[in-house]
Amino acid sequence: MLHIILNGCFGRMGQEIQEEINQNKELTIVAGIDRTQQEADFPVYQTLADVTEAADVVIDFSHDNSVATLVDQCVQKKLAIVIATTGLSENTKQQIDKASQMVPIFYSANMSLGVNVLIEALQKITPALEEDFDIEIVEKHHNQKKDAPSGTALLLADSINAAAEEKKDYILGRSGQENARSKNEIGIHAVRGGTIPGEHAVLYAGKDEMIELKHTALSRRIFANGALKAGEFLKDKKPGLYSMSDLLK
Ligand SMILES: NC(=O)C1=CN([C@@H]2O[C@H](COP(=O)(O)OP(=O)(O)OC[C@H]3O[C@@H](n4cnc5c(N)ncnc54)[C@H](OP(=O)(O)O)[C@@H]3O)[C@@H](O)[C@H]2O)C=CC1
Ligand SMILES: O=C(O)C1=N[C@H](C(=O)O)C[C@H](O)C1
Repeated sequence: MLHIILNGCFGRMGQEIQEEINQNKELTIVAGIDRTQQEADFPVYQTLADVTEAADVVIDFSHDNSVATLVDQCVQKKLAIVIATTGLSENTKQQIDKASQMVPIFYSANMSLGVNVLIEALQKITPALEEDFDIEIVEKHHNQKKDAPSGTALLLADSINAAAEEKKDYILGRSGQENARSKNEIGIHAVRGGTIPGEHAVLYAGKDEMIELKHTALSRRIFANGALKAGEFLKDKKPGLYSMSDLLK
């Protein structure tokens, strides 16, 4: 049985995780954390410091504002943590790196299998295309998403860059009348509307030909499943910073 503390328990992903856990007898939420208090099937607290229940892992889908403190408290309580929140500040990222020397931490901007297989495909094709093709990423999400561009778009760009011989700058959106595209950039474009759970398309545009690879999330369940698998993966792991590539090995 995996005992879980859920941070951001009343958010969209918090609710999705609750639904998934309700269908799995091997998983249980021992406590929730959120900044607003509502009724739930488990005790709810405002910070991890207040939680009295024992747990195997904390799962976090919240906001950058809450992550650095949460990670500190995981170190104090010697708790493993799965962090899925995107839009993290440099300060929070440094905090995560430091804390991962003391507790196991799993971080991924996208918990789906599909996006992580897409990353492998991008890393395979980029070396053959980078000389002659321009690379652009277009991501689409629901109208309530706070961070832009998405964490996944940045992860895809980082993965392309890691495979590319010549490192590329990121251009976040484009406007103006003077500057044509330079060869050495990846354009990243964020679209927001309706209830789109998440779509990421990577375009390689060359002379007279284009290749487009696209991942579409049809629901949030894929992210909930991935985060819960990551929680199980962390059980009994040594301190360290783990990612989807470790889980999929
Ligand atoms: N890695 C992945 O696969 C995925 C990552 N995400 C990421 O997860 C995060 C959450 O997404 P989503 O559930 O849609 O967002 P929501 O805004 O619906 O949920 C976030 C929850 O966290 C709460 N929260 C915000 N700030 C704090 C704080 N300082 N302390 C405690 N709780 C806080 C919010 O409260 P309030 O409502 O009061 O603001 C809300 O209940 C985002 O960063 C998103 O990009 C989402 C899907 C997949
Ligand atoms: O906020 C969301 O909804 C999502 N956020 C993640 C991101 O920023 O990449 C992952 C997924 O696309 C859904």
